[in-house]
Amino acid sequence: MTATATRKAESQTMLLIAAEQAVEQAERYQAAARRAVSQLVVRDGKFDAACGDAHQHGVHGLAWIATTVSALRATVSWAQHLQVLGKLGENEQAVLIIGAAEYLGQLIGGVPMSQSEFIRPHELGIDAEATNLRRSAAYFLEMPDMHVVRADLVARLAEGGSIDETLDDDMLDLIRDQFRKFTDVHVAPNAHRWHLADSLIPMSVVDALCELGVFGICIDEKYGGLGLGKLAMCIVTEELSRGWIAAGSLGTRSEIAGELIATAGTEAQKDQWLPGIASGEILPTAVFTEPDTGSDLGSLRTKAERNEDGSWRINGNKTWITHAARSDLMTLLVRTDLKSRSYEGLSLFLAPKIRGTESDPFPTRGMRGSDIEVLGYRGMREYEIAFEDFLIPGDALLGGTEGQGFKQLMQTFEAARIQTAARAIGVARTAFDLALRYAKERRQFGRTLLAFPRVSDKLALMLVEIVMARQLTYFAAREKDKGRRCDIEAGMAKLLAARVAWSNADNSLQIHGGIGYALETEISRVLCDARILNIFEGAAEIQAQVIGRGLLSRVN
Ligand SMILES: Cc1cc2nc3c(=O)[nH]c(=O)nc-3n(C[C@H](O)[C@H](O)[C@H](O)COP(=O)(O)OP(=O)(O)OC[C@H]3O[C@@H](n4cnc5c(N)ncnc54)[C@H](O)[C@@H]3O)c2cc1C
Repeated sequence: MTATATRKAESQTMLLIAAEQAVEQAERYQAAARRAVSQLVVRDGKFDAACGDAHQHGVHGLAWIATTVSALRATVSWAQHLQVLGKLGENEQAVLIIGAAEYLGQLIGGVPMSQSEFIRPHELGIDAEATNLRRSAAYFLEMPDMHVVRADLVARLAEGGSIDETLDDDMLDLIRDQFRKFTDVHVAPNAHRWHLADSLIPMSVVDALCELGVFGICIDEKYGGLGLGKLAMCIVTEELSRGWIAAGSLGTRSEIAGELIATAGTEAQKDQWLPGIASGEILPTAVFTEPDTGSDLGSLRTKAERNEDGSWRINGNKTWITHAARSDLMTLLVRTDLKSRSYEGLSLFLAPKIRGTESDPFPTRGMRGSDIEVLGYRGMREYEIAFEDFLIPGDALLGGTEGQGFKQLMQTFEAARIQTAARAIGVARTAFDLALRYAKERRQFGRTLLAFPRVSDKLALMLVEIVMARQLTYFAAREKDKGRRCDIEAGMAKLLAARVAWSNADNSLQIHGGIGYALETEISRVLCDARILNIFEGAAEIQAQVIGRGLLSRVN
């Protein structure tokens, strides 16, 4: 080994030792935050819902602290793994340095929970732990010339450099390349035109995705699926969403229906539906939200009553139902116990419907619908739906048991949130790619925008947060693939990735200046697409609630 190579190896090792020490201290800081919030909201060893509501800032603050620490941990593990593979290059080291400095700095100074809300150590009475963390994180927080690290990283990327994305798995790397090419050829060049025309994503794209197996990635091979795991799903979803969020979201409803049926369906229901869902012949739609019931799904009112012949009669209104017209199967959450007002009276149905057309979107008897004009997330359309004596067969009750609907749905949230996190990362990447390209081309004051630190600083953080959110998402996906419970981790991945998608889109538009605000410019679409990610699949506040409550209920 030459003297230079030896010095490089030593500095890599020092970096990883410093990162490990800092993240361990950050984990202690998180434990202190948990103890502090626990005193406010845990009564007789249990999370007390009323106290939880009164101290929501603290509970959600804990969720954000834990999410920040988990993202740090996942990023440090990524860097350690790259070092073992001999692939921890200067770009990857810069990502670790910038990301660690930023997230450790946030833990000490205040973690953003939204644009205007922060959780700060003094609010939880953990200033002493923050001081300890500052000491342990000095390597990052006191690094001289951090602005040079950021500028150099961006300069290398502008010259064609990249971040190592190796998954250490030939098949997954192959899948990513395949979907990257597909997206570059068939999706990305057309997405903005389809968005502006507010058209449904063409069936030719749906058919091509069927051929590629997108709708059956996680469905068992026994039913014609690919039988791959959630990590594969993340890779495919991120690549497609990079082209257009609609392309990455086409599989979402198949993932939800597939997971519901695989985990809770009867054998007959699995045989009836899974092969068609896997092949893409059957396009499902997820029918949960109602005009008066969004986050508080447990109180929904659409009712299902049994007819004498065993079939079910549905009456009520649903809203925001994505891809409802061009679908063949509804996973429909309704109230079967009409006396109950809580989640316990809800059941899920696998309700068949006739696929609609442009001229007749809802041809099925007992069902009417109209589409809602939206800012972004176009290509599948969202609909309000009214059910009036809509009939579904007796054997359509998921699992054949009433009153299990809410619980069954909760069980699929892990997979759905991991998938949504991957969609967000795809969107965040497009925002970054567009910003980098524009900053290289646009000149002001005799220089490219890239030459200004305030521009390259934004770009550096955009890229770093993509990597951190991705590593957190991969962690959740791997846990799920190992068969471990990962509701908290999946929620964290979704929470962070949605924030990153939005901040990247916003920063990218800022870098574009005025032209970014023009409808003709792609970033205007990406901004609108990014905004939804903090609302659906559990609004950010609901996600923080679930994570906070989960952490406080977990026995350590
Ligand atoms: C484009 C789009 C596509 C969608 N697709 C589907 C679909 O296919 N199927 C489907 O069933 N639904 C779908 N939805 C609905 C989506 O899941 C809901 O919008 C979401 O669950 C939030 O419900 P809500 O809109 O009723 O907001 P509300 O529940 O009324 O909440 C409004 C806001 O209040 C705050 N808030 C709510 N509760 C709390 C709390 N406990 N603590 C603190 N703050 C809180 C949050 O900031 C939240 O964003 C879609 C929505 C959109 C916009």
